Amino acid sequence: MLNKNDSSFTGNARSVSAIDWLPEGKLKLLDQRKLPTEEVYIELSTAADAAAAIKDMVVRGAPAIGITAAYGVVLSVLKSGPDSTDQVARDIEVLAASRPTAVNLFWALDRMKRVIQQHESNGSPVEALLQEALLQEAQLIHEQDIAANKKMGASAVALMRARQSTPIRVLTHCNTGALATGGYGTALGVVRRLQEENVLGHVYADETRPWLQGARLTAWELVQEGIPVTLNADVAAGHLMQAGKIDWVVVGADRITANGDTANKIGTYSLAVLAKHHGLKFMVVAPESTIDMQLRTGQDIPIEEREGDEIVAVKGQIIAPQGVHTFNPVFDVTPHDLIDAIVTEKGIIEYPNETKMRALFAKTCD
Ligand SMILES: CSC[C@@H](O)[C@@H](O)C(=O)COP(=O)(O)O
Repeated sequence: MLNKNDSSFTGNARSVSAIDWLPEGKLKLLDQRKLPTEEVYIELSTAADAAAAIKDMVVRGAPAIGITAAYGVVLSVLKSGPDSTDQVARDIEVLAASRPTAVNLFWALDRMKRVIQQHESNGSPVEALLQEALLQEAQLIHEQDIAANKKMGASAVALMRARQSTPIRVLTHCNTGALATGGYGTALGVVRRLQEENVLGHVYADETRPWLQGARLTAWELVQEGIPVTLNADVAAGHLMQAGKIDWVVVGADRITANGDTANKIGTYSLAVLAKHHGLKFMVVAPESTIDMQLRTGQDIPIEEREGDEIVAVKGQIIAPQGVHTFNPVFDVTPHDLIDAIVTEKGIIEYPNETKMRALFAKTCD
């Protein structure tokens, strides 16, 4: 366990780094379960540790899960040593089973598997070369995610400015910032960019029951960065819209299917319906690693259900009677016709549908 003095915070803005590869061959993660009250870092040495960290939500957010899994494969090869193909394959399966909804996990593991296959088909016997190639790939996945976020932030803000006068007021949901990605953020990257361009009217953050990603993480990131943020209970979103305080709802995504349907944190669908009712714009911001052209519609997306204790207790405090039944789906699907724009680093799709998705993302779904 480390403390914040030897952490990766840099400068006054304390640009947060939730995932770091250490030169001694370990993975350092900021334990997001402890925020905002404690800044605790953990160091991982095995792929099983990385899988557990994803499952237990030490690290969460679709791109961050993918990046962690990629480093998990590096840990597997470092730990297993030469002639370890079977063990690495088993570790990759364990990593793939850690969480079901964010497709970035499977996308990142596929990239890592391709490096292994390439190494094998070259007939290269030198294990060190594989380790090096895998580490390079994981670091590339990490760097590309940050670059994608910055590009999406710029093009999303350009779209917003083309559609309305400034300042621009945003409601966001869950945590989509540096903690959920390689750095900078998807939807929260747009908020950062609005602030950089000095056109951010205000940002409201849904608390995001039951895990409270909005209250604990989004509010924390924005406070760290000095961006004024107002936290609201999820159930206040409709009232905020009705009161004319929101221009755009901006969210991230865990999986976007070939027709533009979008799985994101539970509550996102309700926001999209509310936004439509109030004539507000609804934007999804996600890198290409979140696009799943293999699935035709959102009905095909596996929706994770987590334990009911996330609902019946808040920070260990029981808030419901013993014996109550619970239902805890942690994602929902927003149909594409409720979405005004999907912003990716490859381009923007306004009023998404399957034809437009296929035109931008050439892969087909079978
Ligand atoms: C850039 S993050 C986009 C999504 O991953 C985010 O909105 C979200 O739903 C995260 O869910 P979580 O359960 O915290 O992993």
